[in-house]
Amino acid sequence: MTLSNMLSDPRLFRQYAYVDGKWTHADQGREEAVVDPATGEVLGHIPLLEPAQITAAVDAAEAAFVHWRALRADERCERLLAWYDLLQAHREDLAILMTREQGKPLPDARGEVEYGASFVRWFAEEGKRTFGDTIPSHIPNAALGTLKEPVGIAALITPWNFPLAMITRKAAAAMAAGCPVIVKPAHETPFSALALAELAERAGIPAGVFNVVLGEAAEVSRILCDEDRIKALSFTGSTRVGRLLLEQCANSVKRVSLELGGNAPFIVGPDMDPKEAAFAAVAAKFQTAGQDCLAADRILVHESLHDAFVEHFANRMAALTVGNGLESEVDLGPLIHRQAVEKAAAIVDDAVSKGATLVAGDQRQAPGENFFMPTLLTNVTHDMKIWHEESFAPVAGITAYSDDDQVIEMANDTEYGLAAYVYTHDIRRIWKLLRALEYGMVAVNSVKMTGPPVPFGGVKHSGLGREGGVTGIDEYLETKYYCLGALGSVSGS
Ligand SMILES: NC(=O)c1ccc[n+]([C@@H]2O[C@H](COP(=O)([O-])OP(=O)(O)OC[C@H]3O[C@@H](n4cnc5c(N)ncnc54)[C@H](O)[C@@H]3O)[C@@H](O)[C@H]2O)c1
Ligand SMILES: N[C@@H](CC=O)C(=O)O
Repeated sequence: MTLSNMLSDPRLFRQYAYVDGKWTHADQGREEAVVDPATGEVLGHIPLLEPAQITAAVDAAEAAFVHWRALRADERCERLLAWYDLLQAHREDLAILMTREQGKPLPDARGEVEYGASFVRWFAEEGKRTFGDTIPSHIPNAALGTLKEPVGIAALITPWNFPLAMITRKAAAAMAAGCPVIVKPAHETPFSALALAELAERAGIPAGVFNVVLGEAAEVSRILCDEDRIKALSFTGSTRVGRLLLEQCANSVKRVSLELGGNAPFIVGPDMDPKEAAFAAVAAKFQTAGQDCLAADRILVHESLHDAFVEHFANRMAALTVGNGLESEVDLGPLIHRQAVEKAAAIVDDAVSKGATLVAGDQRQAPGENFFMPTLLTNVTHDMKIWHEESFAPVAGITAYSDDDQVIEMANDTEYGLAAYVYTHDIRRIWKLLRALEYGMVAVNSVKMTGPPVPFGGVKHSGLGREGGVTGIDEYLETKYYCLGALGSVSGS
């Protein structure tokens, strides 16, 4: 069935860019097909804008900034809440769009719409709390303080694995702060971004405040990074591309926020029930078919319960259903494209060639060319690719350890530092690991860790800055210090 026929509101399916409140074709007619990763069916086409059209988006955002920043915070809040209400009202259509372009199972897509919308509501409210400070003055007869002001136009470059929430977590923060945004979504998943634009327009977000540009990724990103009028760049994606963009932003000296790759350790203490821990590890590994920056990539299990853990993990994994995300009962959809499948296979081959044991994972069962069957490797060691690279696939690697110091060293043995999981009920061990793990986020006895109130982000090569929470809006604010001098006698100054 065509995508628009599946939607109760077909106008949410847009095959244009969205610039200055207008649906925009490519000037030179260049376009690209967007494919359903589960079936290979072409869902639609998107325009590849010319460089001048990207610059036109900056012109539009520049013009919009004047009025958007001048609104009161509560006026911006109302428009963002209207956007939130529309996201909720259209959540089923948004979930269908997402499952078709990204592949994740429909219940997960519904969850992401809910998750993405929650950032809009959160930042709508946070925009009213961008307080400055009063500073006790060291200068006679002066009043000192700070104001928070919007940084200016923000460029937002986002990945395909969470096509809606990775946009709203940035855009809502920027817009609440008074900044117009130019979104460059991943070319694999543009339709969620364009549906967001359609709903932003209906919510009364003025033209030029929320723009979606599409084009050749390296070319568009280069223009956005070089552009002096863009004051902030927020990127979510791979560490490789993040590094490139950081370099490209050097000339224009912009504010750069980076949410990059993860390679999460999942540590199971000796006191744990192996079944409980194994079920949690399966949940932490296989969401979005392993294509999640929080995926439990290196599962480190105390040697005393290793064998029992592996058995429970393998049984739980065997119960996962792989298939088209539109079908009910499917747990894992396809990978995003064929190259991702090839990368997963190469990671498994590399591990096996270096001594890992392939416990389960028969690719002959895959229901289509973009699917990868859940795979379990044991005896994983640090010379293997699976140890150091994000597999971004449903490949789980288990390693036994003998004591806390060893597991800390193993867990930190990576360039990444996004998230870590710890399963133990021993409070001393919890505290020791919590402090020693070089990660931006540590979840203890919980697979779920994210949400609007949370400062999401990593250390080391996993990124710069934090999104969400009470500090997420700061990425889009400048602090202006003021000194009001010669006031006469100011008591208490
Ligand atoms: N830390 C987080 O919050 C978080 C969240 C989601 C995904 N991720 C990471 O994202 C990665 C997966 O996403 P991906 O494959 O879309 O990442 P990616 O880096 O390939 O692409 C991300 C974005 O950058 C663009 N891009 C790609 N190549 C480019 C280039 N040469 N120059 C400029 N722009 C370019 C893409 O079109 C896309 O919009 C994983 O590493 C994952 O861990 C991190
Ligand atoms: N699951 C993450 C996205 C990473 O890929 C999130 O919650 O932000």
